[in-house]
Amino acid sequence: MEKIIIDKISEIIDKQSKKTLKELDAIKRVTILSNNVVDIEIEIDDILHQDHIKREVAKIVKLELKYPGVKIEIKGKENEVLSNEEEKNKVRYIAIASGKGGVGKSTVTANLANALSKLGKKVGIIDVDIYGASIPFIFGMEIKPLDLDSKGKIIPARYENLEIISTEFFVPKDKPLMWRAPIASQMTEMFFESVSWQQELDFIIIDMPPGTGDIAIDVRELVPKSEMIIVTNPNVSAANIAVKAGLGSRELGHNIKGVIENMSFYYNACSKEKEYLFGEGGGSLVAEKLGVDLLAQIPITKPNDFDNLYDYNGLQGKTYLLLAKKFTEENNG
Ligand SMILES: Nc1ncnc2c1ncn2[C@@H]1O[C@H](COP(=O)(O)OP(=O)(O)OP(=O)(O)O)[C@@H](O)[C@H]1O
Repeated sequence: MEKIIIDKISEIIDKQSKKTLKELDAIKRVTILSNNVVDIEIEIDDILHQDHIKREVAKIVKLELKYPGVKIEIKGKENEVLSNEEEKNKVRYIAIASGKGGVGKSTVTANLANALSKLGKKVGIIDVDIYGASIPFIFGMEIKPLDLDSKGKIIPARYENLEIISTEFFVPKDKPLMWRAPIASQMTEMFFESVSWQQELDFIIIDMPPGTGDIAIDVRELVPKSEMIIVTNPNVSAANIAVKAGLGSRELGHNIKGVIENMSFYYNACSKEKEYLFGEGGGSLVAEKLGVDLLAQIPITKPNDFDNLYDYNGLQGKTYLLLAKKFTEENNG
């Protein structure tokens, strides 16, 4: 049985040397444990692409060969491995997800990131809503190709103090993106592994695609410690889809932090009444079904004309600031 696993994973190609694990003599141990979990040790010097190798091994063992679990230990140049891991561990990753499109996931991503930045935090945004990337538009940014640093890593675009990476910077203007899943997957991986953040970041906010597809699986593998916020609108049918997305994400191993209800109500300044244009109760329904907190309810208001950011005098802006404060206080212990 071990031989089948060894044969399959031997063909994985190390991205740096362009050689297979077999050619590199990298597979040091493959043992099937009593609970059918596969224990694998790989020795390789390419620290940059270790996560890629781990994912490829996990795909073969779990998805192709259907083993219930896999433990992968990758050994390399010890000190370099440590610094790579240390870098990832310092940042707090928050993925913003939804069941349906159009509920305001990207608006929440941008405004939460902006509020954290206004509180003095160093924040990056990774827009992995590959087919519907909208983060650069929300910030009203000029779309132009991004530069690379001396090591060939991508230098993110900048909006004030925020650093932003999105597929929008990689495709010609007004061209639809029609990539097959493996290309989208490679792009996602590149956004997590090959970006040269220019500041020591406190937070990376990830704009996820709606639902729980391949990219959600990739993100879970790339940043296992990422937290997730589910965005819904108050409409009960949208909320039911958000519950499914939340349960699916949890099944993939994502740690669901809470729910944000967007477009909760419209405040009618004439009648001084709240009008519930999309119904009521969606956010609390999702929070209850997932057993997490309803973190915020964000009213309906037209964002700024120039960009889709809310200013901090209005109710939305204040709500985002409060939410951001909650996150920074958690960081300060
Ligand atoms: N609270 C709000 N009040 C008024 N308009 C809003 C609010 N939140 C978002 N919008 C608007 O709703 C539209 C959809 O928002 P957004 O693009 O953030 O949704 P999304 O969930 O990211 O969609 P997709 O998954 O399709 O990218 C945008 O035009 C945005 O400006």
